[in-house]
Amino acid sequence: MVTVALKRLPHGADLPLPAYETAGAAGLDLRAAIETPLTLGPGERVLVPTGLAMQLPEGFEGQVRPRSGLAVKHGVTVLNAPGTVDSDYRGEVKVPLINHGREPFPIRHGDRIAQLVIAPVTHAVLVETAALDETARGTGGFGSTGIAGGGGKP
Ligand SMILES: O=c1ccn([C@H]2C[C@H](O)[C@@H](COP(=O)(O)OP(=O)(O)OP(=O)(O)O)O2)c(=O)[nH]1
Ligand SMILES: [Mg+2]
Repeated sequence: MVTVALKRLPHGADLPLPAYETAGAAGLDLRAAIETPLTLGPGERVLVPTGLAMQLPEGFEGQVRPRSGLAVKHGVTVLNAPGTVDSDYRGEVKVPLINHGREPFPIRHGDRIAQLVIAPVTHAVLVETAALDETARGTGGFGSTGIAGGGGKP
C-alpha cells in the first residue's frame, strides 16, 4: 500500500476520484475530463485530459494502461501503452488514445478511458564493461526459439 497525493484540476472537479473498481483491481480507472464531448474517428488519435495531477512517492511510477473492454469492443487503446507517469511529474495526467477500430468512438466527460497502475521502479547503476557473461540464449532473440511447438530456429 502506498499513499499518493492527488489534485483535481478545475475541469475535472466534478468527477469522482479514480477508483479501484473491484477489491482486487490492479488499476485505478481514469476518466476523461473534457468540456465538450469528442469523437475519435477510425485511425485518429487524441490526447485526453484526466483533470488530475499527482505526487507519486519517489521509487514509484504510474503506468497508464488501456482498458481491455475498449480495445476488444471498439479497437480503442492507449497509443504509448504503457504510458509512464514519473514521480517528479506535477502536470496533468493525460491519456493518448488511438482508435484502431472501423467505427467512430465517442468520448464524453467522465468516461473511463484507461487505467493507472501504481508500481515500484528501481533506478539502476550502470557499469560499462567490454565483455558480458555467456548464457545458453546468447544473442538469440526476436523469435529465435520459434513460434509454435518445440522451439528451434524459425
Ligand atoms: O501516458 C502518459 C505518458 C506520460 N505522461 C506525462 C507524465 C510523464 O511523467 C510525462 C513524460 O512522459 P514520458 O517520459 O513518457 O514522455 P517524453 O516524451 O519522454 O517527455 P519528457 O521529455 O517530458 O520526459 O508525461 C502522461 O500524462 N501520460
Ligand atoms: Mg521522458
